[in-house]
Amino acid sequence: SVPSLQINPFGPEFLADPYAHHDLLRDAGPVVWLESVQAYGMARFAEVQATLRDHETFISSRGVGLADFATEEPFRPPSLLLEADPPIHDRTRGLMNRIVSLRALKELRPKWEAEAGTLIDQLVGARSFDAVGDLAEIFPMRVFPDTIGLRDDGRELLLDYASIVFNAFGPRNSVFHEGNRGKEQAIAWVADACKRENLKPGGWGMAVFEAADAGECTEAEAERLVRSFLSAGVDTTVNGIAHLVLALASHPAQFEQLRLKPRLAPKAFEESLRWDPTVQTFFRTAARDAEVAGTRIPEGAKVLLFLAAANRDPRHWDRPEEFDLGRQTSGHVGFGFGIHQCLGQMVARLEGELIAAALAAKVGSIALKGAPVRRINNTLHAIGSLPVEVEPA
Ligand code: HEM
Ligand SMILES: CC(C)Cc1ccc(C(=O)O)cc1
Repeated sequence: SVPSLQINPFGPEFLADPYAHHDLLRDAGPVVWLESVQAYGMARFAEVQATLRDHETFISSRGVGLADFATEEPFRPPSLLLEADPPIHDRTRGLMNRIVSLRALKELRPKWEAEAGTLIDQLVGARSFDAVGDLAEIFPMRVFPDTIGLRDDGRELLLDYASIVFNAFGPRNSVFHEGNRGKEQAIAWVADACKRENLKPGGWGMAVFEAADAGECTEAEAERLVRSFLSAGVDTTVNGIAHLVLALASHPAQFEQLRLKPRLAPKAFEESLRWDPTVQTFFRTAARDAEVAGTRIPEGAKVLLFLAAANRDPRHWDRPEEFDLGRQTSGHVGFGFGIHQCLGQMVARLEGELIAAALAAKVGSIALKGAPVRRINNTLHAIGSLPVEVEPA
């Protein structure tokens, strides 16, 4: 029978230090029963990847959080990407892939590179700073909202909205309720910001409405697709960059490697995502009775996928605990896997690479000035503040 665990993956002690609990989850078996959330759990690389690959058995349209949309009202109208299955997902993802194209990223690179350089120059001048408030929360906000063509007012509400969205994938626990307190305005602001009349010409948001004009989706679908950009496009990169800096500051020898070989900048971001994924977990729902690694999973069951545990599974990686810029990172599940693999992965990679490259070129050494202060969230591994000190190159 399936091993039953008492561990609560959305409890305060787990969320404060998930890595302390991953061995237990992985070693208990390929599939475990999580009593606390009444869901199956998979923490080994093989099963996580296989479940994400089998999108017909383990579906997204019943929600990728704990709530089963077949029996519960979603907390917001479901995403037409994240919470959609084929054939709808084929159409919406195809439309968005044409907007978030490599050509579009290529055109953005010089401007984003200049922004990264200016910001890191300022921070080197300051010597000591908070890598979250002065860097990780600043750079994405300087480049991404303008790329979407977002209205100028209220952009500071984007992070509030994202923390609501990411908490909502978990149970309605105190993290969810505390995290939502006083953020109602953010939900209203985002709904408004997605309207055609509030989007600037030339941005990715307006491009979605132009796809609607071309008959690729309805106006209503376009509004919701733009919402996807705002839900997933900022808080993820903010914490991806924060964890990149934490990894580099915690591993001086690796930072030295990066400075000696600046072409390792993309790898630095990728390995930081493998080693400490910003998105730690999310769910799938069994669309029919299934069997994984000899365990029966009944139709309607929720399956919690531990991406971070899979990315450090010794059955798949050697020296998984090590942050190593020399390693082959391909195949890590920090951006998911399969048809829902991150739409914005190239956006995130560009942002991460540019910050890593600017640090490599302008910073001689970087050191933690104090312990990172965690920002607890049901889904994201987030940092509230990260005091660092740098020496110029
Ligand atoms: C470090 C940064 C990021 C990380 C770690 C990340 C992680 C992920 C993961 C794990 C998934 C898969 C979810 C699933 O399979 O259910 C995903 C999907 C998605 N991401 Fe990202 N993401 C990041 C940045 C971005 C950015 C910048 C954007 C916006 C441009 C974005 C937009 C999306 C969308 C729309 C989906 C749903 C795709 C689909 O269902 O087809 N993400 N992301
Ligand atoms: C890791 C994912 C759960 C991040 C995410 C959130 C929201 C959306 C959306 O489409 O609203 C897409 C992706």
